[in-house]
Amino acid sequence: MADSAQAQKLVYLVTGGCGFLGEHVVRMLLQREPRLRELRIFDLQLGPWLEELKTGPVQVTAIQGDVTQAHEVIAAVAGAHVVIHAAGLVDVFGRASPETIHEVNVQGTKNVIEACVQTGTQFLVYTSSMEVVGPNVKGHPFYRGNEDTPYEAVHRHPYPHSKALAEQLVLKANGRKVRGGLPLVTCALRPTGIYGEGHQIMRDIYYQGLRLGGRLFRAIPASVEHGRVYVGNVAWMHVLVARELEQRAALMGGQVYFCYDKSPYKSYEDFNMEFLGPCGLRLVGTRPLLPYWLLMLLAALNALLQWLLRPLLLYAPLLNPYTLAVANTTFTVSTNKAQRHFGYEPLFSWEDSRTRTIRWVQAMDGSAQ
Ligand SMILES: NC(=O)c1ccc[n+]([C@@H]2O[C@H](COP(=O)([O-])OP(=O)(O)OC[C@H]3O[C@@H](n4cnc5c(N)ncnc54)[C@H](O)[C@@H]3O)[C@@H](O)[C@H]2O)c1
Ligand SMILES: C[C@@H](CO)CCC[C@@H](C)[C@H]1CC[C@H]2[C@@H]3[C@H](O)C=C4C[C@@H](O)CC[C@]4(C)[C@H]3CC[C@]12C
Repeated sequence: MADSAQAQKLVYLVTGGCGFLGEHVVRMLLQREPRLRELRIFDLQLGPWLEELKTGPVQVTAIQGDVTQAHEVIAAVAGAHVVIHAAGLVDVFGRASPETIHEVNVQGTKNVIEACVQTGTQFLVYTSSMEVVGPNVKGHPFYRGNEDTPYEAVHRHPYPHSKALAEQLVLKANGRKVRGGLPLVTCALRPTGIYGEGHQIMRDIYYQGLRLGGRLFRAIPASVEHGRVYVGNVAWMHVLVARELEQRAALMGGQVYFCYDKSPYKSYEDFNMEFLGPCGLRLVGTRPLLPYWLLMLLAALNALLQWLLRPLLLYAPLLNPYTLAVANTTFTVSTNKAQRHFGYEPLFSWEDSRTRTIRWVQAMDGSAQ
């Protein structure tokens, strides 16, 4: 696929191409995949920024569509060489119903797989999540583990449950014959908590800090490590995997890869301060200001309020029993599988990732809180 006869011949489809990660994948493909002829961007909601991409040498096709609608997915996939399936309903705050999360993340992924099989698309990259592994409901730490580290993955929350089911479907589909008789080659990328330009939760926490007079209050012990990875490096991994999947099908087909880079191991809150600190926020306390049992009580109260208020309004604060458990359980990865299998090295150093993220936070309108 890499020889010059193939120059500018390839058609890629990115589902969820207008989301936080999807936009970075789209821009990275346009910058770093010279063999691209057409880039299709499929999303429920199309971003206005797509317009500026349409003037370049690659044909950019924006498709407004829903992954739960099989016929829309088939139409978008037909004729594509590679599908990067990043669309998903990312909800750990109780905004969407468990049924909707399942429909988008599981049925949507089934539709993408079946569309590849029916139309003859041979290469499928799935954006999975660290959450398919853990943290589990028992709060077991996963300390700098890799893809082979034994861990009891038990999910009760609809989001990780749906991501785990979808990942299994994708991996099981590896080797299925697609239209024309060739085998489908699939693999799954598992980012830890992604950060960088466009990260909505970082934006929310920044505005929360501004509302609190430039302060955030430590809730989680500094010793709890939470895995984070820069969005540009996650996008780069997607581009590389997509590129290498044909040449290294036997090695990479049916495999999972954690997404990693040189971001430091820190607690969720301390890590955020790497960016929010230079933007004027301060994290108050060297230890959690509230005892853990009280935080759990508050989280449970939030869950109760969400349930009580549901007929009237959507109450979905950051703190709930699930987010507290995730933030309070060590989950970090240390692996070089992506480097060994397809030569991945992070494109952005930690210093670059940090600077880019700080610039993005600084550019936010402080009055928009
Ligand atoms: N943000 C993280 O920290 C993180 C970490 C690990 C994995 N992931 C995974 O990465 C992927 C992208 O996440 P993100 O953080 O960019 O989220 P996001 O919400 O910003 O992007 C998801 C995109 O999918 C689209 N989408 C949702 N439902 C759709 C549907 N029915 N049909 C078509 N498009 C639909 C949305 O409109 C959105 O543009 C997801 O699959 C998520 O599970 C995210
Ligand atoms: C207890 C609060 C005090 O400051 C902090 C709450 C923070 C939580 C809202 C976030 C802590 C960890 C985050 C998750 C993690 O980074 C990985 C994820 C995987 C991905 O697939 C989806 C997003 C997320 C679940 C992410 C969501 C927000 C946190 C729970």
